[in-house]
This record gives sequence, C-alpha cells and structure tokens, in this order.
Amino acid sequence: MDVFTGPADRHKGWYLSLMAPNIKGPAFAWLDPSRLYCNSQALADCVQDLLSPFHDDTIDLVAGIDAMGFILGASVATTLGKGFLAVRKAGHLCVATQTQNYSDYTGREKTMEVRLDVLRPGTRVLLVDQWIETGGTMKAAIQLVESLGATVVGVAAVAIENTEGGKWIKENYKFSHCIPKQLQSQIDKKYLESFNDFNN
Ligand SMILES: O=P(O)(O)OC[C@H]1O[C@H](OP(=O)(O)OP(=O)(O)O)[C@H](O)[C@@H]1O
Ligand SMILES: Nc1ncnc2[nH]cnc12
Repeated sequence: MDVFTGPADRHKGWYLSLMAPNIKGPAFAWLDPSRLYCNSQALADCVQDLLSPFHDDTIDLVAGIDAMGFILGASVATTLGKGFLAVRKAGHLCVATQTQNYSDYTGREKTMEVRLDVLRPGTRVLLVDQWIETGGTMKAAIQLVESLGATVVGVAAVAIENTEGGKWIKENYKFSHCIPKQLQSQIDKKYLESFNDFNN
C-alpha cells in the first residue's frame, strides 16, 4: 500500500500493513512501525484504537517514552486534550530527575529518567510507547511513575508481544494495543504476512 493512501474499508488495524520490515539485521528492531505515522488517517485511527478502552477513565497526563513514544504519546495527548510528559533516556534533562535502570530487547543495560516537578501523588497517567517487546522499557517507566506516587491508569502501545514481560503488563495493568487477534501470532513470531507484499 502506498504510504499516503488508505483503504475505503478501514477495518481494525488496517494501518499495520504500512509498517516496514527490518532489512538491516539483528542489531535493529524487527520492523519499523514509525512509517504508519506518515499517513494522517493511519495515525488518527491508531490513536483512536489506543484510546478506545480508556474513554471512561480519568487521565490527567499522557507520558510517552523516548524516542518513538514521544510521537504517539503526543498525538494521544493532543487527541485527549491533555498534556504530555517526556520519559527520557538518561542524559538529556537539565533538571532534577528520578532515574530507573532497565534492559530491553537489545539486551543492553540502559537508564531512563523523568523530571521531579510534574508527577505527584494522585496524578493519573496514561503511559504510551511505540512497541512492547520484552516489556523492560515499559516496566521501568511504570516504576518511575509509581515511585513518584502517581497512578498508572493504563499502558498503550501499537503492539504488546506475548513475552513474559508483555504478559506481565497485560496481567497487571489496563492496556490497549492495535493488533487484531488474528495478527497477534504473527507479531509473536516477529514476521507479518504483509511483509510479503511490502513495497515502498
Ligand atoms: O519491550 P522492550 O524490549 O523494552 O522494547 C521496547 C522499546 O524498544 C523500542 O525503542 P528503542 O529503544 O528501540 O528506541 P526508539 O524509540 O528510539 O526507536 C520501543 O519503541 C520501546 O521503547
Ligand atoms: N519498534 C519496534 N518494532 C519491533 N520490535 C520492537 N522491539 C522493540 N521495539 C520494537
């Protein structure tokens, strides 16, 4: 599908076929979801899908995880009419921060941080990231938000893989993702049938 067009019938997750397969090998994530953000209808539908379970929830703030979670999180925040908090990879914030170590799908040890002057007990936060693979990144963000006394209302990502960490998140937090049931096994096998027809 051309990156700028969309189908007449916009069934749930139609935009997932816009995601590009990895052609650069194991040092990279297995696909690139960010291509779907180039299509305005795809981005709008993705945001609506992520928000759909949360319509009756009070959300004070959307927090997005560095880096691609900023794009999706800010889109979610704007759609909701709420503010956006950046959860950053360590080393960029020039203000007082809380830090959290974690490891992710690369197996590397990393640190993320959040400023201290926004979250407080009672703040109800929707956490957004592009993707959840091992769940290490999202779990660290949850720990940061909760360590400051704020409440995680839920977790939203384009996909949540059925890894141990992904399942832990689904079992312990309200969540949303964009993967129709029949595609989840392809996500878990890290290969989408849409890759067969993918051309840019
Ligand atoms: O569930 P995990 O195994 O922890 O992996 C998920 C994280 O990895 C990806 O980001 P990445 O660190 O590749 O950075 P990016 O957002 O800059 O692409 C993704 O967007 C999540 O943030
Ligand atoms: N953006 C992404 N796409 C696919 N798998 C991932 N694992 C972590 N981030 C990912």
